[in-house]
Amino acid sequence: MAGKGTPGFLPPFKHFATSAIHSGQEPEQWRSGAVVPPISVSTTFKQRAPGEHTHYVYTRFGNPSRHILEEVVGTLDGAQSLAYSSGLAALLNICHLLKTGDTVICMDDVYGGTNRYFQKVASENNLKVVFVDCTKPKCLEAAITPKTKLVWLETPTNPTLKVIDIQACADVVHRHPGVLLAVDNSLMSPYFQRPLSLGADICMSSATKYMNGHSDVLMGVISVNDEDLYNQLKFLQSALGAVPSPFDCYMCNRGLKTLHIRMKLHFHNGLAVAKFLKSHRRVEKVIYPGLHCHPQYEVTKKQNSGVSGVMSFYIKGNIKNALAFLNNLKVFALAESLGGYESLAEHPATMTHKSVPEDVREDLGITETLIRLSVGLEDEEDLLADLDQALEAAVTHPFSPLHHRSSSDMRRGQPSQHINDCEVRNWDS
Ligand SMILES: Cc1ncc(COP(=O)(O)O)c(C=O)c1O
Ligand SMILES: N[C@@H](CC[Se]C[C@H](N)C(=O)O)C(=O)O
Repeated sequence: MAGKGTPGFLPPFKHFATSAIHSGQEPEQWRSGAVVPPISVSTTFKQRAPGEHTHYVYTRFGNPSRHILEEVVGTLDGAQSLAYSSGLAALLNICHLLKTGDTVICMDDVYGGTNRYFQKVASENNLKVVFVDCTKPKCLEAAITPKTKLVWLETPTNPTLKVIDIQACADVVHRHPGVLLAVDNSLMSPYFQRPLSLGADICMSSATKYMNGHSDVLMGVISVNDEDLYNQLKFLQSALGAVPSPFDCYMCNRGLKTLHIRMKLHFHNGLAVAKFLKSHRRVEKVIYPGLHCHPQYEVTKKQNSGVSGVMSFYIKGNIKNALAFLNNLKVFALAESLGGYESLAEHPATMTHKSVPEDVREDLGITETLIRLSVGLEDEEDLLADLDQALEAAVTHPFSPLHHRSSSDMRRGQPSQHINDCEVRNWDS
């Protein structure tokens, strides 16, 4: 297996797409010369003599398929990377860097499972966790005490899409030696946001989302650019054991090959949907960092090279209208998760963020009329038409369980269409 410094190892590439496709996967490193990296399923590796091994010992410690994925992610994040069996497993590993009595400062709006882990697990295990609105670096500064050891940001936040100025927070945090700044990059992917280059110490992503991008792998990745921190996390990775399977590593690596193309189209479709919703008479308010009216639009433009397809909006009316909208969608599927090629819609208050205490949800704006979309890669026109008809139906037929029709029922009722629209929007002129 080639590694950094090994003769024949590919040079660093100048551009993201080339790195995503080639880094760490020179075909010459496998005897077969296979262009697609082989999946290595062995859990154990033959040793030359007791304790004298070639490169790998046991798959929990390291595996060729995981190694390739970690190399690619490291190149994309500008760092060294480690892969885990889920995003939450990655968070757990980071928290194992801390000791009893340490304090974590967590952004106030975060994914419901992150909130649940900090409130219900970490707090029960002698870590103190305080939630702070880190869009205001002054509030972060004021919250730091000698016991603070980790600041956890998520930007944009899930589900209210607040954008945090990572550089400004890094400046605050690094005035306090011994405090680590971690950023959850799941909603952006390394294509649009590289937290380590903005001063973060740790970049964590739920690769389940955009990085894999096909809603068929659960995985987390961590990237760091400090050797000591990398070694501590590498030790914890095998000591705690929450590692991904070789097959999932292969799948995620495959997904990364098209990340740059997917992200561009998520941005294109996301912006089109956000603008459409903003001018729709049934919509109260849209939250999308790519819109001028977003409160942190300037920060977004400064630190991100684009925006993903995740947005939230408040539907006019009440919970009945929100649920009716969701039940009338035909192209968008009613499902948790985000970042896949397919468009999804969900109701954070009763789905992804149900575990956040109700009063906290209200304070954060996760109300009964808030709907989150993950805009996928379908045709823009079909997406807008679907949203339009569901918004209209939500008013004329507010939700009642008796009238509920699933989106598959609705799809069955559609006349079939023959589509041949291989249209390229930006022809070279
Ligand atoms: C922003 C964010 N971070 C972390 C996670 C956790 O990732 P996973 O589901 O891969 O454990 C999720 C979703 O689950 C998420 O949306
Ligand atoms: N981060 C995803 C994951 C879905 Se939430 C899954 C489950 N209900 C839980 O509470 O952990 C998202 O859609 O935001």
